[in-house]
Amino acid sequence: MNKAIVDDKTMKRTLTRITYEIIEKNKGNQNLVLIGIKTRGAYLAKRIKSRLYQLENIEVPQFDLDVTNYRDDHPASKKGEAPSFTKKDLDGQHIVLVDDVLYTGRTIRAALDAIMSIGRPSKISLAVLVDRGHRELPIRADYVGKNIPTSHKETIKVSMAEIDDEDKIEIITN
Ligand SMILES: O=P(O)(O)OC[C@H]1O[C@H](OP(=O)(O)OP(=O)(O)O)[C@H](O)[C@@H]1O
Ligand SMILES: O=c1cc[nH]c(=O)[nH]1
Repeated sequence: MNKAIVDDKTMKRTLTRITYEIIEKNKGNQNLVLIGIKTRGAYLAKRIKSRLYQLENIEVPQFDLDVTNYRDDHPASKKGEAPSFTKKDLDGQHIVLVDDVLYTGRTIRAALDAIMSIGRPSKISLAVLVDRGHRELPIRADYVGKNIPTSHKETIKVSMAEIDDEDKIEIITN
């Protein structure tokens, strides 16, 4: 059973709020770099980048990250993309990692591994559209769109207009 819990308008408002929180918490916005985790985190990071520009004229670099090769459960047969950023893109920068759903935290651990294996940021923060709980690692988000308590049996499905034709968040009950 699919239950829509966030529609396109609410998702837009939520992203705008996250963007304002990033602006508020980073007065001057010095050295900010957005890194969006593929797949949907990359589109979210692109949207936050354009909102930062629309709202406050702030221009920040933004990269996509495929964490496949850094996962603790990575099958040898599956080849992910190499990161597009280099050491100079990261050193001394404040990285804001962006993802759609935070669940066990293993994707974020893999992203931290990818980043730290390439450079040395001064700080790494985390922005997620949905925190559904059930962490298996000591990881928490600095910017949360929606806290949606779930059971293990449920799945959060985020749809984004860029690849799914519309913006929405659903809970799928298996
Ligand atoms: O906290 P975790 O337990 O790691 O789960 C969260 C991750 O799971 C989903 O990615 P998925 O692996 O389904 O890939 P996708 O984004 O390409 O759909 C989601 O986009 C997060 O990246
Ligand atoms: O419910 C979940 C868990 C992990 N990743 C998702 O996209 N949804």
